[in-house]
Amino acid sequence: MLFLSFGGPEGPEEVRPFLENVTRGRGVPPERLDEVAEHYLHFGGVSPINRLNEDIMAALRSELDAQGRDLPIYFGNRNWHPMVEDTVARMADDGVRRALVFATSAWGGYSGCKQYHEDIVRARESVGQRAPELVKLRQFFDHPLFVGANADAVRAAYAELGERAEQARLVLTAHSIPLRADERPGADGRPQWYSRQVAEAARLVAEQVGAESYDVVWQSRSGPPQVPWLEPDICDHLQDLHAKGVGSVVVSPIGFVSDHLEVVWDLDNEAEEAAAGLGMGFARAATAGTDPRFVEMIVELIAEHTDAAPVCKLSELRMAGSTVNGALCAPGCC
Ligand SMILES: CC1=C(CCC(=O)O)c2cc3nc(cc4[nH]c(cc5[nH]c(cc1n2)c(C)c5CCC(=O)O)c(CCC(=O)O)c4C)C(CCC(=O)O)=C3C
Ligand SMILES: [Fe+2]
Repeated sequence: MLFLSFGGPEGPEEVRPFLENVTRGRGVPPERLDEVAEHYLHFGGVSPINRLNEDIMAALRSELDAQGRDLPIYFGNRNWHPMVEDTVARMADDGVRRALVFATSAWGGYSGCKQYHEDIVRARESVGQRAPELVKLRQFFDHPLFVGANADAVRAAYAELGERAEQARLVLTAHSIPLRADERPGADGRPQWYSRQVAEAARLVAEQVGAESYDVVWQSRSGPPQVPWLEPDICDHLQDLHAKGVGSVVVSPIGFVSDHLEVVWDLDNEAEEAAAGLGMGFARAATAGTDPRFVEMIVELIAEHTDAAPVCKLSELRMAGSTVNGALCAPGCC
């Protein structure tokens, strides 16, 4: 299988070239890039994403071994080394003819789905005739193991708040995207594929933890300020909650599969600081990537293809994201 992810810098000198790869042709203003470069430099220019992916792959390796599945795992990224083009070339050298692709995003839409299809197409084109067939696994935002892992993490975060847990508000957050990117009509003729999936995952998590009410908010927006993105932003929302008398929050980064920079900086630093400034209690729930159920989920997604295992999903939203050789998905997905 090919484990396909976003990529991240491994040192200060890699931050700029990495950001240039991410934002090429995307119209992100230079001031925003300076700001994000700063965030990476707070961590010595090393993104947490690579080690997290290595950890997930190591856990996946042992689980596959335990099940007697002789499935080699290759690692490639969209934006930084190991680049997916190089990885797919190596797969071809090794004689791989066909591979399943696990992309580290739960979601449909451009960034979470279509761009991974584009990565697959680009990598195959760069390898040429010898390129293996690449079959992408589906979106998993409503997989019971993904939802279950996030729900348990929310429970643990409530426990962390101690006596402040009683009145704590549950706030689930995902990466903002431009409204226009979210507004393509879906297969059912209704728009907002990405934000509806996020809303659905949030609803399922809230239901499992027994939260009667909760909020879905957005974070880490970029792009020029005059372009509308999904709102409210989490920090604005904390102010709002404070104004309404909410004393503490549990923040669940449902939009991210592991503790990416957006989680360890934008939440653990900026949002936590905003909460502290307002005198609010703040507990951030863990991401799914650290939970053994997340690895189990990947194995189940694989088994859907290798063993015709049943498709486990908790929502009625249609399933998409799985195509061959980077073909586009369901209409409206991406
Ligand atoms: C929906 C979504 C996900 C979740 C789905 C998924 O996981 O795929 C996601 C994940 C991630 N985004 C990441 C990093 C960045 N995203 C950026 C920019 C952007 N993201 C966008 C959307 C998303 N992004 C968008 C619409 C832009 C604007 C530019 C454009 O239209 O494409 C920029 C440029 C600077 C900035 O503008 O912030 C960076 C550096 C990292 C790695 C972090 C690490 O190193 O740990 C990860 C996992
Ligand atoms: Fe898609």
